[in-house]
Amino acid sequence: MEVLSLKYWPILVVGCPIAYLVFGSIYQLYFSPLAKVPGPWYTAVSRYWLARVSLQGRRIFAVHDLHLKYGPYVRIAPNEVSVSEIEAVKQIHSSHNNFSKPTWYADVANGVKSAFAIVDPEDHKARRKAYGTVYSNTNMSLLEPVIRKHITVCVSKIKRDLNRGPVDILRWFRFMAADIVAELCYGKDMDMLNKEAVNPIVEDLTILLTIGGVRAEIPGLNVLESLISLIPHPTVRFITGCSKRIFEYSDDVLSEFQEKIRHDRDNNLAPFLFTRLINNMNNPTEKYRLNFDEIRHESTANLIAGSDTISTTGTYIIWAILKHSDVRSKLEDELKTLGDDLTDARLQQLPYLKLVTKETLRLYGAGPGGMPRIVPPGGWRLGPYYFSAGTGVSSQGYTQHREAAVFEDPYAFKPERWLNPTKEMEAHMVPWGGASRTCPGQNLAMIELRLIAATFLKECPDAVLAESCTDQSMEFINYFNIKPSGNRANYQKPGYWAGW
Ligand code: HEM
Repeated sequence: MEVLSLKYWPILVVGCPIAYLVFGSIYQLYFSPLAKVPGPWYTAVSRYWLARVSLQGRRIFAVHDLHLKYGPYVRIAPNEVSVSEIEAVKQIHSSHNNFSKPTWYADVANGVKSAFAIVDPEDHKARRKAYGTVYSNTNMSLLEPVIRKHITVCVSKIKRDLNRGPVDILRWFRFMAADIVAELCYGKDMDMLNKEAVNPIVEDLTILLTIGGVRAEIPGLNVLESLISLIPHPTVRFITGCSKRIFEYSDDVLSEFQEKIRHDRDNNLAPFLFTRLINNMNNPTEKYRLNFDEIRHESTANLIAGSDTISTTGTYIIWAILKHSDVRSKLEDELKTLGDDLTDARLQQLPYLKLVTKETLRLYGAGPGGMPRIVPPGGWRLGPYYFSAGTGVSSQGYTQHREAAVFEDPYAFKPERWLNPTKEMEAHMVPWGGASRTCPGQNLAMIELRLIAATFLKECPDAVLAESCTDQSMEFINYFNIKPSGNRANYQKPGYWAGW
């Protein structure tokens, strides 16, 4: 018996996917557990919209617009809801509630297996316990000389170049931030400020993260990647070899540093972020010790997490100060009270600098993105909705920091708003992420931001925005972190004329 005559095959081949799409869409729109959550129809039926805006670098803005239209709960994909109601956001990120990160983070991290990419909440807690006091303020103040050394060199080079014409401070801050965090993690900087050029390993990290970012949005891309990697072309080999080069590099520098620590009986070495972790590696009494491989992954992750974040927010703090002449002159007056003593301990005491940094983090913190999480087993009620286990829930700092009911004139840069902040304002500030996975590098970041602002204003008192540094070029785009869409931030001396 001919069960299916050949003439029916084309109907089946075309009809089955169409039926799947039609019935799948009807299910998502009317019967799915998320059907009651508001949002446009196209986000309910497919993940395409979210992937598209993410790959275009517009995710935070597109999701923000949906919140403005639909309210604090918006369905942004068939199985993902963006939440902006503060009580719900707190529950999602509480250390007690075990919302896990999705594997999306591991895809983004693209093989760098650090605290950032660990999905399971218990495994993550153990990893963060191993960090111990590594990032404490006390430890950070020991690292200040290393941080200050690079910031001083960076600003002196900017000052030198300002005599020649417009200077792109984003480029210089990228060199500086990578040099600082590399020296703190590996005991050896990236030699970028000295060579005034990007280190090939930093280029490799950019490639690695770009591939990871695309892979995280396009399921199944890894199959295509495996096929492409078989093509014997030098460019393909170069691109597919980047993670090997990164890991070989971290292996070498960390082994070198481990040796130096072993022979440093008189404690002559500059302090290092992970000295404690290296010393604990073979300590049987240390419950949460990490092995060499784990430290290697953490160092690489910190190099990534502590580079572009600082260069971006550092660039924006200078931009915001120079754009607002009243802010600039108040800050300059305040800094004058310190004379030449720009140590971080003194800078921490400056009230106006504190307001400026906080307002910069509200508008230009480098990580205002979605921070997706997964509802734990048993499901969870958030506001008016019950979400079953496995549902994706995300919350973006970009929206919380611009909540019009909380922040008056939310898009304006007004440091004075932090003079008497309300409880709601404080509760909405999440520049370092949510409680359970909060940024461990925040103390380090704060020292860097304070020193960048103070050193720049002191050394480059006549710097102004160049004509090419416009509101439009400084609008940011968002690929996990943010950066200026013009990919530069030019400054110059007043009256500089580029000629005809
Ligand atoms: C202005 C600078 C910085 C900002 C605005 C920032 C912001 C953030 C945010 C929002 C998160 C949470 C991401 C999420 O849950 O999806 C995060 C996590 C993280 N940050 Fe930062 N960060 C900055 C600088 C740094 C620095 C300097 C380091 C280290 C040297 C660092 C290391 C990390 C790590 C390792 C994580 C992952 C934490 C975990 O999941 O346990 N960050 N950061």
